[in-house]
Amino acid sequence: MTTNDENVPTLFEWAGGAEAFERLFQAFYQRVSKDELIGPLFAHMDPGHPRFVAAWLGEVFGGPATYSETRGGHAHMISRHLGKALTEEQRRRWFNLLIDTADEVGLPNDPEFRSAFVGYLEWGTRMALVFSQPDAKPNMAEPMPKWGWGEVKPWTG
Ligand code: HEM
Repeated sequence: MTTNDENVPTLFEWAGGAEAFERLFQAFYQRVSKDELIGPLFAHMDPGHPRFVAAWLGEVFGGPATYSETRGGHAHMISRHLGKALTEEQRRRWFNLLIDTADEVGLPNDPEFRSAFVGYLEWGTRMALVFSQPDAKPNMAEPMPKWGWGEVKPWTG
């Protein structure tokens, strides 16, 4: 397939911009708070947490650098998971609830967007699991990840 990358919107734009990510994470943490397995992990979270994670994902998906500019970027995100010793069961629950919420709030459900979306979530949740372990020594200097469409981009002619 030939595509002109300049015509291809970012994942951030395709999803509906900052407002779409905020809607997603506000609804997600409502589900999380009622979940017996992962709810307790977030019992004392900052009320701004859904907004912070929305800004994170928006930036990763090609939106503005809001998380880097206002929240300490990649190093801060890593630091919030350190020592939490997350389990695979908890990781999978977080992932499953986010996919359910994406359907609930009407995030685009085309195959191209959803494959990129779950690709990032598979990677990101597994990274969170790894660097939450007690003996983990993550590299705090790593840059902010940037995620794109992968091999299948929307057809723009
Ligand atoms: C793609 C995967 C993930 C992303 C993008 C992500 C993103 C974030 C970000 C940006 C923060 C820091 C927010 C801030 O204060 O600025 C955070 C904190 C946190 N995350 Fe994650 N996370 C992911 C996976 C997970 C998973 C799988 C779990 C647990 C099952 C988890 C549990 C937590 C907890 C407990 C905090 C601290 C909340 C608090 O402030 O008390 N995260 N996450």
